Amino acid sequence: MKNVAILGGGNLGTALAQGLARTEEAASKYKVTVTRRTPDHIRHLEDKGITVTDDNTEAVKGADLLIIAVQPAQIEGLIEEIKPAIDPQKHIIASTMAGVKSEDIAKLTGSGVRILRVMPNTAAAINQAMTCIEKTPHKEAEKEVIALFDTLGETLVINSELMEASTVLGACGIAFFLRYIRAASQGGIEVGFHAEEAQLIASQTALGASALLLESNSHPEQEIDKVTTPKGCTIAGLNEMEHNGLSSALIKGIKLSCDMIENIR
Ligand SMILES: NC(=O)C1=CN([C@@H]2O[C@H](COP(=O)(O)OP(=O)(O)OC[C@H]3O[C@@H](n4cnc5c(N)ncnc54)[C@H](O)[C@@H]3O)[C@@H](O)[C@H]2O)C=CC1
Ligand SMILES: O=C(O)[C@@H]1CCC=N1
Repeated sequence: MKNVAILGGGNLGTALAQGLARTEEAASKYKVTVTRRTPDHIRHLEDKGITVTDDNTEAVKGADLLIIAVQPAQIEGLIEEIKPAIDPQKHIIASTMAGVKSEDIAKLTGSGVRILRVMPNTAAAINQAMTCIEKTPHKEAEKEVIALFDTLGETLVINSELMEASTVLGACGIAFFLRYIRAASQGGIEVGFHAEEAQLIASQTALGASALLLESNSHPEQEIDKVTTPKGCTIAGLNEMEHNGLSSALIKGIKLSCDMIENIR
C-alpha cells in the first residue's frame, strides 16, 4: 500500500479522493488522507475509508506521495507549514495548481524535493479523469504518479510548456462541455422534452460522440459527415451554429483561459 496525502480537500481534492476509494484497484493500492482547514465539510469521505484531518504535518509524515490541491494563492502558507516534515528522500510532490510551475514550488520547499505538475479534472471522482502529467527527469517519481492517475482515468505525459494548455483543455474543459450539454438540454426543452429527458438525451449523446472518437480513433469531421444527410436537418442546424460563431467562440474561450493562467496567482 502506498500512502497518499491530498493536501487541500476542496472540489478537486475531494474528487481525487473519491476516485481513489471508488474502485477495488485503486483502493487496494492507495491509503488516502485528505487535509482541509475545515475537515468537518468532508467527513463523508470517512465512510469510504479515507482519513480526514486538518493536520497537514501529520498527513505529510505518514505519506509517500503528496498531492497539492490548494488554490494557487494558498501555496505559500501550506508549504511553510509542511516544510519541516518534507523528506526529499521519501516524498514525491504532485501539484495540481493551475499556473504554478514546479520551479516556483521548489523555491518554497528548498531544492532536492521531487516535484512534478499534474493536471487532472473533476471526473476523477468517477475514474474518468483526463490527467496530463509533466515530464520530469525524476523517472521513478514520474512512474509512481502515472500509476496513481491511471487508476483515475486516462493519463498523458507532456512537456512542461504545455501544462497551461492542458489545464484549459482538460481541467477547465469539464465546465466547457457541461455548458454545451446545458445549452443543448435547454434547446431540447424548447422543442418538446421535459428537462430530465432533455438532459439524458444530451448527456448520453455527448458520451456517444466522445466514445466514437476514442474507440475508432477517427476525426470528428469524419463522424460528422456520417450524420449530415444532404439537405437534412443536421447540416442546417450545424451551419446556423457556425454562423453564430460556435467553433470560434470555443477557440477564443480556450485562448483567453490560457492567457489568463499566467496571472492566476
Ligand atoms: N476544480 C477543478 O476542477 C480543478 C482544480 N485544479 C487546481 O486544484 C486546486 C484546488 O482547486 P479547487 O479544488 O477548485 O479549490 P477549492 O477552493 O475548492 O479547494 C481548495 C481547498 O484547500 C483547502 N486549503 C487551503 N489551504 C489549506 C491548507 N493550508 N491546508 C489544508 N487545506 C487547505 C481549502 O480549505 C479548500 O477546501 C487549484 O490550485 C486549482 O488550480 C486543477 C484541476 C482542476
Ligand atoms: O478554474 C480554475 O482556475 C481551476 C483550474 C482548472 C480548473 N479549475
